Amino acid sequence: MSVCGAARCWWIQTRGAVSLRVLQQNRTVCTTGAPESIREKLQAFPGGSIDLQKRQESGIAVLTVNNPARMNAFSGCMMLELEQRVHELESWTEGKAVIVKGAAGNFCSGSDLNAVRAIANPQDGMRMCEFMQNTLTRLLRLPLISMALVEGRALGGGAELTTACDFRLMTSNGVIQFVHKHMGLVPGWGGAARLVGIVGSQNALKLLSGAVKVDPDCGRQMGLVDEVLLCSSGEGETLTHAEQWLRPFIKAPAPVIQALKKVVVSGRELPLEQALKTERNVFGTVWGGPANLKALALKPKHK
Ligand SMILES: CC[C@H](C(=O)O)C(=O)SCCNC(=O)CCNC(=O)[C@H](O)C(C)(C)COP(=O)(O)OP(=O)(O)OC[C@H]1O[C@@H](n2cnc3c(N)ncnc32)[C@H](O)[C@@H]1OP(=O)(O)O
Repeated sequence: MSVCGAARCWWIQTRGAVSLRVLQQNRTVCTTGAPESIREKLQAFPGGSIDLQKRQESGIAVLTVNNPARMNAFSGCMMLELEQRVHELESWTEGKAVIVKGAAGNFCSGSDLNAVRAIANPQDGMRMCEFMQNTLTRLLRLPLISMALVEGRALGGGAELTTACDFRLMTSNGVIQFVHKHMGLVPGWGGAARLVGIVGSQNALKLLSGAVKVDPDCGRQMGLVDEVLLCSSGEGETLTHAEQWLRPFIKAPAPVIQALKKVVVSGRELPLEQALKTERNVFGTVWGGPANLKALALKPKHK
């Protein structure tokens, strides 16, 4: 069965400008957008988990794609769990950032091929595709600074998952590969649209049509990888380095960090007039707020 790459999530087909409020509404609709049948079908493919650890003291969450026996491939249940975890993070008011990683030193090898083979008809493939497209769109729209920590391989849908984060950090053994061509497919989880925005259309076409194995050097050169972590030791140290990389960007109260992400999302996704309106609305939520008043009281000097 061919997992469709042609499916288009209903919200892409929304014509015309959308405000952040409408984006939020889309999110609400997205949580109920998937017909129950696809949820039931995905439920039939167990295995693995999507683990979420929310660290209240730092405001950093760690979301782990955990299916090491299958190189962290997404089972159907893991697709459903990912949506649940994203939904949880959408309302984490103390949150500042989320690190997306794989278990056991590997990132993610895409959909579980056993599940993909079993979702026989194109209609269910389209629905699975749309379900994951909506979920990854919501992941990227989270009011949190997001990072894909790529250790080992990120293949197919796993490569698409890396594009649904604001930043990508890679270890020296990391590889991002859009293997879709080899499977007679195109990305369907939104990876192509996001990749064009990250590396430009020409580099995106090279990576997709060449199924290029993007190593750290290639990724840095193309702008797909934001930092290479040279730590060769275990999972724990790599995560610590990733958290250290985030620190300068989250050094502010959570409401301020969340507001900054919201205005960047609207600037990236909305037509100018809508983006300016959203920026004004978000500005209004922090102007005169606790962080603003505290800063004014301190007579700040930005040396
Ligand atoms: C293309 C888009 C589509 C979508 O959008 O949904 C997809 O993502 S389809 C999946 C695309 N991914 C792949 O094609 C990757 C397939 N796997 C591999 O190429 C290799 O397994 C690799 C390179 C990830 C690792 O190779 P290595 O030799 O180091 O290990 P094994 O191949 O022996 O893998 C260990 C174990 O994991 C199972 N495995 C790996 N990937 C998947 C997967 N995507 N689905 C299901 N199972 C997977 C592999 O079968 C081995 O299990 P075993 O029981 O030992 O055979």
